[in-house]
Amino acid sequence: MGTPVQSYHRTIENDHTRSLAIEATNLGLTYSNGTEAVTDISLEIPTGEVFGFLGANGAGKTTTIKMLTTLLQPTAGQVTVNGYDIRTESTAVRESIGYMAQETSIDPSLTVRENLRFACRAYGVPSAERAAQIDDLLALVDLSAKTDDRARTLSGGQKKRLDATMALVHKPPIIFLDEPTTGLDPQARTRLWEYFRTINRRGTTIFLTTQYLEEADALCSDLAVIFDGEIVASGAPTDLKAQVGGDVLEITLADQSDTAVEHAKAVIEGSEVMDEIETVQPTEDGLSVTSAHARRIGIDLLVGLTEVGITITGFNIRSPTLDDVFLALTDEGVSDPRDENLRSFSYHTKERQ
Ligand SMILES: Nc1ncnc2c1ncn2[C@@H]1O[C@H](COP(=O)(O)OP(=O)(O)OP(=O)(O)O)[C@@H](O)[C@H]1O
Repeated sequence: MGTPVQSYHRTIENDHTRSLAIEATNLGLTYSNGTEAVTDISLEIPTGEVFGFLGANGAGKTTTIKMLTTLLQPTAGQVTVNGYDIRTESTAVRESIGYMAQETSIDPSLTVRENLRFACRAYGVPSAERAAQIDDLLALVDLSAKTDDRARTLSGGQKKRLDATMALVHKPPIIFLDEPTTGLDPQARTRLWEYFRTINRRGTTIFLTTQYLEEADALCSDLAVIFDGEIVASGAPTDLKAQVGGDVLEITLADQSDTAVEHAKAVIEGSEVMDEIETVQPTEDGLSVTSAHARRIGIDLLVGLTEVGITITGFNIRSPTLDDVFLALTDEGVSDPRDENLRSFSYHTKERQ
């Protein structure tokens, strides 16, 4: 039988003695309608880490997080969270984690403080400690001035911050964040990242799902890329970005015919800076070029193209995205990164049973 957790303080003490916050082995879930949402996922996440679970819509991120938080029973595999088995010690798992779901858990008709009081009651925080804990968390996420405001009057970013604190009232050693910044503007997103960093510095392990490589890069020490229910790559964000080959130059051409795009591609491939370029790929409206020195060589490329009479109508340099990672995982940029022609770096493949 499972080990009962005496109190939320006890849970935290226990965690200090454990080196792995999450350990999943051959985890799988097939929904009752036959959808194989997660297949054979294995993870080892050390205590204190910010771990990123990166994937597109429908990849299986939420299904995985729901298994790790005991909301769904896996159909295959084993998982321990904080050392507790999710099947046989689910109460202990639930008491030792916080979970910020994609859907907000805030009651818009209650004030900010009332929402947090509700969360304290739900998580069994001793009443004598509630007021101090609420004040501390509101200060942490800069919402002290909003304490008595109705939650419905908060901005999108403020609501997300409140939602995150509601998952933290019982001081869990691990917090699960399911796409916490989706729908936020860049400024609100960056601000939320700062709070997550602070929470992590206070000792909380973070398991974060995201569709944004930029977010994983900003926050995570380690990440796994999930595609169609399977982990297809893992490693440090810098390794994944290196796989992409650096930043991405997007060049929009006035003439977007196949011949014109091929001509522009040939000009770039014949240029002096080609040895600093990782890939040159046709896009919908021109070409994309990846290079570790994209910002430096960009102007050279523009000048070179213009000199041979090619008209450029748009030019943009950006950080790589998840799509770029998928593109780089397959030399040809096909949509399924499990296909053949894979590059070797940390690419995981398995035999399907
Ligand atoms: N309750 C369910 N019953 C059947 N299939 C489901 C159920 N929930 C999710 N799925 C399917 O399982 C797969 C994985 O879904 P999941 O929600 O885990 O993906 P996700 O990576 O979290 O996506 P998103 O970024 O859109 O939230 C999808 O094909 C989805 O349609």
